Amino acid sequence: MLAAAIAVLGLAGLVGFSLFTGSPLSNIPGPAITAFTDVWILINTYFERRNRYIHELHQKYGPLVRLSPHEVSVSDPGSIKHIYINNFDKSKFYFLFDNYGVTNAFSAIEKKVHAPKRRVMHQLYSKTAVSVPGLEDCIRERLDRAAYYFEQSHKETKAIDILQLFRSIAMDVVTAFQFGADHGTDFIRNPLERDLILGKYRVQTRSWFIGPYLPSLAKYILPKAFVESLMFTDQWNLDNMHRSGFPPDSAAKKLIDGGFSELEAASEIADHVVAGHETTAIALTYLCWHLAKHPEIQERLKAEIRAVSGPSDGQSPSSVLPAFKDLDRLPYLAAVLQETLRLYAPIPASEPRVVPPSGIWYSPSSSEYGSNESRYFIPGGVVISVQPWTLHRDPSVFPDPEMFDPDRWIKSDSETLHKMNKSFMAFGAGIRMCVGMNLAMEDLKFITAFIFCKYTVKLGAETTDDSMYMIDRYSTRPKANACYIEFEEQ
Ligand code: HEM
Repeated sequence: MLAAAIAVLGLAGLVGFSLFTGSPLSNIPGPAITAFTDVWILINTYFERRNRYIHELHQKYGPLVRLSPHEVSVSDPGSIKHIYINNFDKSKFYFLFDNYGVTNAFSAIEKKVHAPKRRVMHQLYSKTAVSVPGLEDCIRERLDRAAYYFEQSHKETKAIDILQLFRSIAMDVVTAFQFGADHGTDFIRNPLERDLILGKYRVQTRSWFIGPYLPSLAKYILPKAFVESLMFTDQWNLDNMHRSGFPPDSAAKKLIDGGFSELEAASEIADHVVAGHETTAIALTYLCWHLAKHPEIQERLKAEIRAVSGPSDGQSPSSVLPAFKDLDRLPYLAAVLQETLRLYAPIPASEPRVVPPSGIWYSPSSSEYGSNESRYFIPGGVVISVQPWTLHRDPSVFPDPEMFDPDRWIKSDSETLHKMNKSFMAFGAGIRMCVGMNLAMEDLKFITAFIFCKYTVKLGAETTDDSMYMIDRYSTRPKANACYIEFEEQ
């Protein structure tokens, strides 16, 4: 109650301040109230409507909309180049992702802080670095452990919670990458430890985003359980890193060798452990759920994967799968994943950046920046963003955008394909785009192939369109925080 009262006062203070100072963005399209106050966008964020609210604004006002006196959203692919390829600094929103009070590559605001971190990380996660037999073996080994759950589901004709299972597999892979193959978690085989740690990661609050906006009030507003869970997972990561002893195959050792201090390495790793398990699990969950509802897509995927699979060696269930380089060539598998990441982007929300001090001119009609015809001036310091949620639903780029259609990535002509790729932002864009993308894609392809080379997936009775409603946050998940799927050997 007290927290709510303080929040309201804080918000009211912001309204007053904005009314007093007026808005430099008053000529930009958007609801009148947003010219004066941040409150409306903060309320929509608090009530978990931000992505859908911004989407509605774009449908109503066009590709440029004002979200507050200090923030705009743009929704045309040209803006990706201008904002993200040109690498505008990040906004203070990313302070939320500091760990141990220490900046990491994800949370770094300024280019000059980010660049040296990214250089080291690029070497860790490049396609060549993740295409090593060691990582492939590591993923196969985790799949062999997970095989038990799929088999049980089949034998008992019982639906299981795949969200928690995929989180376990992805966590066991990403922690092996961070701490060394012999020092990662074993959540797949230890459900008690899994539920304890993943439970801490899942403690949620609607006011999670408030820190950078109301720093002095955050400690009164954020629930104790939320703050404690952050401290718990931070400590858990630090302990894992120290316990591992920095073996040569660990990211931790490579970061230290790359000039990171121990706390900088820990801040980085804590971020990658979250980024690396939740996003991957969310994508896989929506993929299986969607395919359970669409057997025709499932049949095509099964046929493609089974055509390149071989007999099992009798020891390891994953031995049926070909080498990753062969999975990586399968067009329908790639298209199903691309379509999953388009429609169910695990990070569907705005990726906020800051307009450089000189400001920019923008013309929504031509989607051009800096031309003489430009109609709107956006001053330096204004927060500007594109959200994949909207970009991925643009009917002029993705006809019938709500339809899950893998063929759009296979059958479109080269010009259309080029347009679609330019509008695809599931991993972000520019130099700040997801550094873990190659690892994520290897995980996604292996796990998907492993499932569909042996099983048909069916919807569990507990799982409905409502339970799978995508929570509207920076990163999403199903409303029920679970997804029940039955695996039938077929
Ligand atoms: C399906 C899986 C994944 C998705 C959809 C995803 C998505 C994204 C997106 C959208 C961004 C940019 C966010 C922004 O600018 O606001 C990002 C950045 C990042 N991601 Fe991922 N990610 C995935 C997996 C991973 C994995 C497996 C790792 C590491 C193990 C990882 C580590 C990072 C890091 C470190 C950044 C910041 C990069 C930088 O600023 O240089 N992600 N990711």
